[in-house]
Amino acid sequence: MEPSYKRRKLSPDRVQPRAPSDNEESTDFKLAILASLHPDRSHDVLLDYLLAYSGSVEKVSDALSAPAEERVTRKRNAINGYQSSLASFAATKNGVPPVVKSLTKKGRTLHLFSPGDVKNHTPCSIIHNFLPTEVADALLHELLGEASTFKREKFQMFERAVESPHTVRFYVDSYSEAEEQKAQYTYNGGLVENIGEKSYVYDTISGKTPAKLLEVSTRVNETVDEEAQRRIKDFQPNAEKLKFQSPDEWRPNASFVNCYDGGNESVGWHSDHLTYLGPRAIIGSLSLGVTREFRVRRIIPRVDESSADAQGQIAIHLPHNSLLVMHAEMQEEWKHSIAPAKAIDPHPVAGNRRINVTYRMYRDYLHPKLTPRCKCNVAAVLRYTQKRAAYMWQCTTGSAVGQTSCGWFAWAEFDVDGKPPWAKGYKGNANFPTSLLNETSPVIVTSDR
Ligand SMILES: O=C(O)CCC(=O)C(=O)O
Ligand SMILES: [Fe+2]
Repeated sequence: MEPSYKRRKLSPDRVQPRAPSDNEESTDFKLAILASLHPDRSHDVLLDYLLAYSGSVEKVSDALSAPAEERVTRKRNAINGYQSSLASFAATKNGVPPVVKSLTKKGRTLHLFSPGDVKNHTPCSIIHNFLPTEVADALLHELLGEASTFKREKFQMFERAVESPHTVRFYVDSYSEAEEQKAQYTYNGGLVENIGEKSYVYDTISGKTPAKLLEVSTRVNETVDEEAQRRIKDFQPNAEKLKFQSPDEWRPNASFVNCYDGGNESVGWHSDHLTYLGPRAIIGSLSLGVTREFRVRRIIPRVDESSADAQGQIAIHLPHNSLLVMHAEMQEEWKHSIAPAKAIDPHPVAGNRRINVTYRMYRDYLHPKLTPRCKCNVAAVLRYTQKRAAYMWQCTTGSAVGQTSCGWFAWAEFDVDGKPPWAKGYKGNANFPTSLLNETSPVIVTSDR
């Protein structure tokens, strides 16, 4: 049975607000757009230009496309990455989580190589030499064979259609699910989401998970489960999972496979979509082929534009056959990217290419046939606003090529385990919507079930 959504007016004379994420996301959004258009420029250079041109993406883009002598040049300290051993900084003592110090400074990149440093200073853990060598090589061969079917994602930026600076394909674990994804997860030939998060055109890129990718998913499953439990035990107060994090076992059933062909190919700053994963999602990310830098940085609610990069970035080096686990803190509180590389070491099998698989768990209760629809009658996307520490459903179509957004949004209700009201086993949320009632939302979505 389809759920129905009651819209409740809280006050007749309240004015319809704008979606609250617009302001706080704006610099990230602009940087993501610029990173896609100018993948050869570092984040810091783009930020510098953005400040110099008072936040105008179009002016920055025009300036960066102009011959060198016409560009605005601004003095800034040299930005060099540096390598450290951080073993002395943080350690878990008697189950008390370590105080993670901010080790990076604005404009600096801290390079991390060791698993201990990664787990102590980022919301990730890394396992080197994850698969037996022959399994990793067989998977790499399989995916290099698939890579010719990968596509660049397309999204709308102002009046222009823009392409992502790497190729991707989306896989699901059964034929029926693949068919359903094509039917349900698309909109007019393509569901395209915000560049600040990521954009996916499901009907051109989804397929059934190939044999090796599926086989490896079982190993990833076990390891991610163990790592997730360890993370809670070692890093969460009282060894309790985060609010809204699912207590269920993590079972991957879908994956994005990315191919970066050469050092110029990259992916801009983003958090992964929560729409089908739910709050506090966990992702297993396997790297094969050329070693590249996975950059992470905290999302800092900004007082002014200049603090966008106040804590600098951390670069985690991802060699062939390494598994990175992005834990439950990651998507809501941090952003990640694959930075363009000035130089790469070719891999004996993959040449200049890096293949990355992000294994994900799509939740049945977040299937688009169950989730709220916006005024365009399209399944809304789930977003998180750090400023309000709240989730919301929002119209997605604004970034799709040739479409404009209806601007609709509604606060999203979840129980402590991240289940929405229509999910089986929903425990209720006594605090909702009181924490948001004094805010500007006039519309609350509830379910009949
Ligand atoms: O290539 C990677 O390691 C990251 C890819 C990524 O961020 C994504 O698929 O969302
Ligand atoms: Fe991502």
